[in-house]
Amino acid sequence: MSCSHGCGVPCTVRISGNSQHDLMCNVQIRMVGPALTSLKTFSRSLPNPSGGPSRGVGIAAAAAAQRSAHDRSDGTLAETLIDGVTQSLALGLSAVSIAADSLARIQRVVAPLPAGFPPGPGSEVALNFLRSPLEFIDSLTQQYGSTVGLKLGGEQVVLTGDLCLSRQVLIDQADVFGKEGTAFFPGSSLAGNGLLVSDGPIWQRQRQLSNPAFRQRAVETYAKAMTDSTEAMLATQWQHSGRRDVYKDFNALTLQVTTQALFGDDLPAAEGLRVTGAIQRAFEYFAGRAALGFIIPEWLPTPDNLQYREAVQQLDSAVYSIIDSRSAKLATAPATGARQCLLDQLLLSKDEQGRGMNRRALRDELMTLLVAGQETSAILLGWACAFLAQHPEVQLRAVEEVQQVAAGALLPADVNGMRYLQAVVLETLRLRPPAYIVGRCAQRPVQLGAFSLPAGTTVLVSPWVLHRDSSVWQEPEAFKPERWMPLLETKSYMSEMSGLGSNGAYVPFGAGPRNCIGTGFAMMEALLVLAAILQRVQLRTVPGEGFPSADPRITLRPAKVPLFISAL
Ligand code: HEM
Repeated sequence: MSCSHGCGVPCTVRISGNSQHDLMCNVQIRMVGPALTSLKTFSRSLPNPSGGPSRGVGIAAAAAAQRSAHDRSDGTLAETLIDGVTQSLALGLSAVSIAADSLARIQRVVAPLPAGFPPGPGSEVALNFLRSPLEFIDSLTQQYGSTVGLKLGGEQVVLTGDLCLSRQVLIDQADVFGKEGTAFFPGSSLAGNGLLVSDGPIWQRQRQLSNPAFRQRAVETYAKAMTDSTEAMLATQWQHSGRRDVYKDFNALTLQVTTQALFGDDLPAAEGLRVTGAIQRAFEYFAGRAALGFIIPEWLPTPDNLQYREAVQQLDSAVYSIIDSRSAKLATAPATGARQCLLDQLLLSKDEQGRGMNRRALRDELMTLLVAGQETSAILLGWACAFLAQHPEVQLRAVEEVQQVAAGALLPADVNGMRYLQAVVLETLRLRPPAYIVGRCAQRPVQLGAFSLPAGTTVLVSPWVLHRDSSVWQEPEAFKPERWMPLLETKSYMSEMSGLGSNGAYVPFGAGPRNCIGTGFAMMEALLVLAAILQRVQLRTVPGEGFPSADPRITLRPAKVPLFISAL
């Protein structure tokens, strides 16, 4: 017997004429409904959170506290006072909003998918998704096509790898498909309200102020951090032949590159160690949360959360002291050209009114750049080396090219002459896009192609699916850097990063206004690091080890990349 209330749950047990289900529905509609509405209204009246495991309601109060301090404060004392008061309020408010969140979630889990939604499995599929995201995405698209309607963790979700619909979401209607309200968002006190999660005018201003730090000229000044750190790795850990998990090494390397590019190389050694130590601890925790799909709110005082909070506090104190000493230094002796680190660029950037970022905004952006730029780059390097080792003929051709272009120390301009290596990187990003899904939320009811989506629908655009579309890619599963060569004969590799690429199905760095601000940085880093490695080292597969398996969480990381390295 099916429900007459439209909640979609089959009724089985009858109690004196009424089914138990009728009873539950009545309780839900008569009592929970109004309570839910008022709690939801209350939650909505709070400033919108910067993200969270569900629609973010669970951490609304904490994030609201954070944001109100962020928006209003200019100085340390004001920030501290506002933080203190708002954080105490936050704990109380969070309990209320998490209750609202749970009720809303239960209601959404039992509700059917809206009419007009794309076809897909009708029941909740969060477990299948968490267990094996790539296989699950593949099986869904095989069964239902490139656009699928889902119920995921109680959220109404559309997954798409359709060329036109992806373009609509990321570019043509970027104003309708915003970040605000997106489900499964890795919001965290670590990255605060930085570029990755903020929206609307705050995002717009921060992006405008951050753009100069990522122009090509600026990126070239960070190249020294990339080549120096790689040299150091080659001269120490990679000095001797042997088997290594190169993915582990690349995580340390990209952390070194990012901190050095952000803060400059005159950071006192002790300060540098303090920062990297705190980042590593915070990142470990962050990865643990990601593995659980961010279901445990960050503000709950679990042992993990308390340790994490301590790591973030240590990181904050180190970063604030770097910000202060760097701005004092800039005031007396302005750094120029190659001496400027990314923090200098951010400190010097001003809006039309001549105002820059306040300390909190600076801190949030620096942390966001660490979060967004470190792991993704390590993932790209890990997969690229795995492909190079698996395809010795590709590696040989890349080595010959690198030796031809630069026999000695590498300069940023050298990468322009390494077209085959560029093709290797583009092909790696196609087959193993570190960001394999990117999320948006419909800010109002909207027509997505033939489908009608209610406001609040989360849309997950999948580079993983787009990059394997057999209508645009020949032999989509094959690693073939050659496929890129005709394009690279006439265009720069960066041209592939505009729009959805030249064939409309290539988005490793996203697309539209919210595309990756660090694209040029990441490409320069990958090319310089790989070129330096290929100048000196041969990469081989380890007998008995297959191609590295993926361990997809928020990003498409390899579980490990064991390779045999030996001097050329
Ligand atoms: C291989 C390396 C990288 C990949 C694959 C990658 C991928 C992406 C993607 C797909 C997005 C868009 C997300 C969305 O649409 O929701 C993004 C955004 C972003 N990335 Fe990257 N990224 C990489 C490296 C970096 C680096 C090195 C930095 C900084 C140093 C960085 C900073 C950011 C920031 C701040 C955003 C948010 C931009 C905004 O919304 O305005 N990324 N990245």
